[in-house]
Amino acid sequence: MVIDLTNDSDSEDQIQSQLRTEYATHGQASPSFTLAHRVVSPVVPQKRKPAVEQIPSLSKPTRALLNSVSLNGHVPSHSIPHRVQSHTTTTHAAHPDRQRLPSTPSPGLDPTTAPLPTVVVPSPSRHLKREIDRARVVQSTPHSTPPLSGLSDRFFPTNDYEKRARRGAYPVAKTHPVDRRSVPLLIGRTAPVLTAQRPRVADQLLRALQRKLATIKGPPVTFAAGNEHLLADFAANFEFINAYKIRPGVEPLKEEFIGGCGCSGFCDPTRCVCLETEEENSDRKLIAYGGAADDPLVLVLRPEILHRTVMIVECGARCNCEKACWNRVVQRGRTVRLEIFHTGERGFGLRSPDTIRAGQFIDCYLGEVITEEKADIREEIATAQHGHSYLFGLDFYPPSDETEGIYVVDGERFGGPARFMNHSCHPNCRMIPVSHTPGDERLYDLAFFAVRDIPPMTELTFDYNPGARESGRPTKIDPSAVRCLCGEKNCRGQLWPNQRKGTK
Ligand SMILES: C[S@@+](CC[C@H](N)C(=O)[O-])C[C@H]1O[C@@H](n2cnc3c(N)ncnc32)[C@H](O)[C@@H]1O
Repeated sequence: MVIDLTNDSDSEDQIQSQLRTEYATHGQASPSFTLAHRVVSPVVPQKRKPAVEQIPSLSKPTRALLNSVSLNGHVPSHSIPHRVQSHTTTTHAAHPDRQRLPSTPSPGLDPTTAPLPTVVVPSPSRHLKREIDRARVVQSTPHSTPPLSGLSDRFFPTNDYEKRARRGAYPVAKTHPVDRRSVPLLIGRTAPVLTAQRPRVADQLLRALQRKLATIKGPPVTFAAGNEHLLADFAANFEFINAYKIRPGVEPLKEEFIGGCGCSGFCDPTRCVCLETEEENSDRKLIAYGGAADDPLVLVLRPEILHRTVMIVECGARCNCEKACWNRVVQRGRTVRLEIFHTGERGFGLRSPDTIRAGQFIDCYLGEVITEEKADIREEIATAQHGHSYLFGLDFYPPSDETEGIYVVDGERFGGPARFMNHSCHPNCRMIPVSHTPGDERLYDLAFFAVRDIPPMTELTFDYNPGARESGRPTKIDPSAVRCLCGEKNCRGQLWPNQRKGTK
């Protein structure tokens, strides 16, 4: 008898009716058959089960299939795991009669002697085939193979290559055993790494300052030897500049409004329109510079100008005269060397290793140019923080518009060496306003000139409040003002009443 489960021959009804006919022939009530495997399971010998259960990894459907295929051994060998097959063979050996049975016997009346129905099992689905194959792989794995851990060299041979590559890339140094008893213990000596040439902080700051000093244009500006330890605060918070830093709110006059002379070559003092007149209703031009007595090539401020409150107007970018014109002195820059040194109670000061002639230009006061409004805020902060003031008002001309205010130069964070000049009630320098942008009354240079010959290494000073001296009246001491420590006989006792230097 053939039970075809493959669906590719007779239908279920046909098979069932065929079976019924055959059972009827043998005079036995026909059992009811369906195509499901479990229908034939009642006749599956129980002893065959364990053979299937030896493969724990198999899923239910696979086991069901194996159960069914072990019924009579008529399952294609390729679809059965080896172990199952061999077991099946053993089973057949236990029932030699069955081996002799034709492949399609009819069921007998006696279940022990009657031939069992042959079941044609349908081809397993792709999923089942995969599971069977997997079971075969597990079975065929030799027993010596370590349990699968997910890191098998068999499936990931790169592991070995990687190990070898790593060994090549990072070769392990050959170790030489050290007899530690033979290593002398040197107490008191530091390891070389700790004594390596690492510059001290003070030296590093000095170098930082020297780098900054080197950025200043003109003859060298140095820092006095021996004062290095005082540099820490200073070098960290200050930058040297070579021109004003114009800040928001400050507007230099537009170029088209700036005047200039039409002189060719060197300016003619009688004609040059840049020169101011000596007095208001006079035609006499104010000639600011002349040759020094000992060297006519060195241009110095003429003595009559030195003690007057005037604005010097130099020829500028819009002038036709040559760059070497005698009326261009301040704009050509500093010609003397300078040195910053520590004065003691008055902080840092400025001096020159050169002899400076009376009337000789020294340097300009530089800094950030800010509005008066901002200067007021900065002044309050500076007074609260350290009491030093680096504000210098550009107030030579009163503002044309009251709301406009003046511009102020702040030399605290950015400045030139002149920012270190201290106050003296008997100064050797004077600040004179100098413009080379005729027409711009709000923005000009704050230029320092020597008022007498100054020997080398003498501190350079100027009067922070020249108006007080010129008025001739004794100064009313303001208890909140900074005390003057200039030590001169005519000392007024205070620097200025309102903390801010002015142009006049
Ligand atoms: C423009 S700074 C001069 C440089 C300053 N000594 C420094 O170390 O940066 C002005 C400040 O120097 C100090 N100073 C200048 N001349 C002084 C004097 N004659 N007496 C006392 N302090 C003075 C004041 O603190 C003043 O606010």
